[in-house]
Amino acid sequence: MRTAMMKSIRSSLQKSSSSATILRSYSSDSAPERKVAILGAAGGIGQPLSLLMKLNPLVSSLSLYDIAGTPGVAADVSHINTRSEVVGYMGDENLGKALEGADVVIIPAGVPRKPGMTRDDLFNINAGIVKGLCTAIAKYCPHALVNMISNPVNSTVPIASEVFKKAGTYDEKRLFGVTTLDVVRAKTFYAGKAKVPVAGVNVPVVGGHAGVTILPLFSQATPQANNLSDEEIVALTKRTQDGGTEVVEAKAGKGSATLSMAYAGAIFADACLKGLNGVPDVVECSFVQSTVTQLPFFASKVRLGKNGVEEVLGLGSLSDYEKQGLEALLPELKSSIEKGIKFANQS
Ligand SMILES: NC(=O)C1=CN([C@@H]2O[C@H](COP(=O)(O)OP(=O)(O)OC[C@H]3O[C@@H](n4cnc5c(N)ncnc54)[C@H](O)[C@@H]3O)[C@@H](O)[C@H]2O)C=CC1
Ligand SMILES: O=C([O-])CC(=O)C(=O)O
Repeated sequence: MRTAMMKSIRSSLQKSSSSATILRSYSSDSAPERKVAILGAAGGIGQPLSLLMKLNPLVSSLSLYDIAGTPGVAADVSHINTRSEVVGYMGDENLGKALEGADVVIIPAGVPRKPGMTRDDLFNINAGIVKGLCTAIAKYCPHALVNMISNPVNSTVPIASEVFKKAGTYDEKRLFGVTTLDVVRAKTFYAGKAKVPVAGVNVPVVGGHAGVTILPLFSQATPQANNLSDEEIVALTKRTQDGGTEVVEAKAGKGSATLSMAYAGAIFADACLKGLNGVPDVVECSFVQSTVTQLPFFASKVRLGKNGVEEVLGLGSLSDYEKQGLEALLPELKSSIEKGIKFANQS
């Protein structure tokens, strides 16, 4: 009987949705209804991220959008017996439907690096992609929390802010550059060196998301390890800053981090959902509009709440080495932010 009912619902939904692929699963979970849209869902990050968000019980509706390939990804993921309804949307003409009603929009759309490239080398292609997607977000789900993964994050977040300002929808509390992978790496590398169980480790990472702009604060790591020398802290810092390049080189032309990024993206989106649902004391690092430094955007710990950013937390006390790192990163971060703002306003 359930099969017959599912068939009839599926057939009527498919008829009413033209090119959208619609597949549903049902549950009686009582968490609030939350729609999450993933833009770039058929990509290297998008696919495992779609899987992980399908496993998240806080999601009731999962909207998978890409320029190609989403019907297959949506059909595949939708067979998993968890709460959310999965809908795949393909092509520009379906972007509005993919976004309508979204509470959280995650953006891993765009090209990844190849060996020898910097994240900034992706600007020329990804800036336009992000601009187009954010224009649609402003139109179809202006109140959604936006989780920007597409690189260069140090520029794509400022681009998004300018697009939203022009559309009259900008709310600085709702725009996030996803830097969680830097935190994930810092935790892993620190636990390995300090020989402490990784599950209990925390390391704030501040600044931005490219090279020296990534500044892990190992002086604030918990549990505090007294067995690490200054040289080891320098090496850990460098490895965290170069973590993305380590993966790009190991993949040898086949892209950049996808699986660890999907994990990190899922952690950050889950934190956003928990904040929206009123869970107290949800804190993650993110690249947001900020007054922590003189720059308009900066990554630091952020308390998440019902409206997105509830509080941007300060840097706390830094070691001399971290203070130097902070001074050193500001010029590059400033120019990446300005590049994004300029692009959004001239094109
Ligand atoms: N913030 C972070 O920590 C990280 C960011 N990244 C960035 O994430 C981005 C995606 O990386 P991958 O998934 O490995 O790349 P990928 O090439 O495997 O996937 C990108 C997907 O975006 C889609 N796409 C392109 N234009 C689009 C548009 N206008 N609308 C919707 N979808 C569109 C493509 O069809 C493709 O499926 C890259 O810019 C990469 O640098 C990657 C790792 C970590
Ligand atoms: O390195 C890249 O190009 C992708 C990325 O942002 C990361 O892995 O941190």
